[in-house]
Amino acid sequence: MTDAPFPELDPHGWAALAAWMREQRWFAAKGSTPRLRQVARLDLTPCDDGARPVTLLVADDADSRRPVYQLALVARPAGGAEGGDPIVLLPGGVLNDGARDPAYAEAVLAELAAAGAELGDAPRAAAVPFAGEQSNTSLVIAREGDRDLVIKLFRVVHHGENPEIELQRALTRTGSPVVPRFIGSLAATWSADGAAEARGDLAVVQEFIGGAVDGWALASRAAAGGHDFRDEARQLGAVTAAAHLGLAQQLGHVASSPTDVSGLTGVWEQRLEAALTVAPQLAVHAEEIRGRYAAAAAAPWGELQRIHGDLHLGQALHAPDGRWLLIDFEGEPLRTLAERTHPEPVLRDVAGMLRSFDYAGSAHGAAGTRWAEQSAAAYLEGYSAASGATPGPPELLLALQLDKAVYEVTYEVRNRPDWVGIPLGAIQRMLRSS
Ligand SMILES: Nc1ncnc2c1ncn2[C@@H]1O[C@H](COP(=O)(O)OP(=O)(O)O)[C@@H](O)[C@H]1O
Ligand SMILES: O=P(O)(O)O[C@H]1O[C@H](CO)[C@@H](O[C@H]2O[C@H](CO)[C@@H](O)[C@H](O)[C@H]2O)[C@H](O)[C@H]1O
Repeated sequence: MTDAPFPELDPHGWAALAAWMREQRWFAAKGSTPRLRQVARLDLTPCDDGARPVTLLVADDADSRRPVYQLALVARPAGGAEGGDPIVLLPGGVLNDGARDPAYAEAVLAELAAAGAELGDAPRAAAVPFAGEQSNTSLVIAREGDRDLVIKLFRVVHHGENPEIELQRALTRTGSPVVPRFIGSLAATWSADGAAEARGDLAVVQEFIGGAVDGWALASRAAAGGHDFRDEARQLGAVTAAAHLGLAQQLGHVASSPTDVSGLTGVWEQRLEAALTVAPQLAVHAEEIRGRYAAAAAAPWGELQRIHGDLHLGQALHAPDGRWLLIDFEGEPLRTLAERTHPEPVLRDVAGMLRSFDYAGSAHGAAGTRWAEQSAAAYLEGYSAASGATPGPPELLLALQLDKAVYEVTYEVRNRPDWVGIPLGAIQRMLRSS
């Protein structure tokens, strides 16, 4: 098989691929078997040892949402030991999972280098899958004498530029170390439904912050032990403000117009309607929530700009040297791409982080509530000190916290029903105290 092109799969091969996919953490239609249709194939640079890395883009016709998945694969001649258990046995060879066969990561880096990405020439170790919890697939590559790298493969691909790439690249350009350094990205075109051609991002390569702890783990430990988190929260506020400043400089800002305000408050209303259908217990608060939204709509919003869009403690990395870095600028997974790329008040990110302190304190009774309030106050202090201003009108901050909690109600009902009491309890408290 050494010189043969990547083989077309027969029906048995496709069935084996479908059976493997349904067991993967990133497969969206849990419990069902995908009906796969190939919509694109990218042959990456073959390796000297005969390995042929290939990316298949496949639509799942069994899923009414018609997702297009990225499959990272490596075809190898039989007999090699690399790549773990094969997914498919081919005539004279095997088809490996590219997340476990280091040839795949090397091929992605070769594509980026050919497109001009600055990778340097430091010797690289074989890629290993990221060990933590995630919804995509990341491959970590240690380097000698240079920063380590991580390749994140987006498993469900979408038409249009991924906001995560656009914003991380913009912030890297500012030179301010508020995000891991962006190095390059890989895109492809496909045609999932006959005529319309789609183009979207497949992977991003960035600096890997070895030994970092995510903010959720750090804050949860502090809340559980009753440890003061105000210094960390203040610094995180300052980093959030620096990220907002960088995004405004790079991607612009506009004065909010009445049309922007009615458009964005309209999105809050829709989210409330959607949450009411999955969480009827929210109905007793609906009128009061709408009242707070109306008060916010009447307040002066100031400028709008691109923001993180789903900022919470789990999106902040605490590096071993004590720095905070923000990650995962993809926006809320339950929002459309158009909503995620629309300019917004920076207060929406601030509100997201305040909600996150509430989550972290929520398991620890009155002491946890106090811990969350003190951390939130310190975060706001850090933000204001770094941005040189108090961030926006209180009516808007309250409405954005309510909107985030309403979103969380829907998110929790769908993903973690046991946790739905956290945002519901917060909504009650916010309404009571305002
Ligand atoms: N550049 C990085 N350096 C170190 N760790 C990272 C980096 N990017 C992400 N991580 C870690 O990987 C986890 C998953 O990353 P994330 O981008 O949220 O993936 P996904 O979108 O697939 O869930 C994060 O929670 C964080 O702990
Ligand atoms: O990290 P994602 O982009 O997948 O964000 C989604 O999942 C988050 C949960 O991991 C969810 O965040 C909510 O739970 C967090 C604790 O696990 C808490 O810190 C956040 O404040 C809370 O919103 C996020 O909303 C969702 O979009």
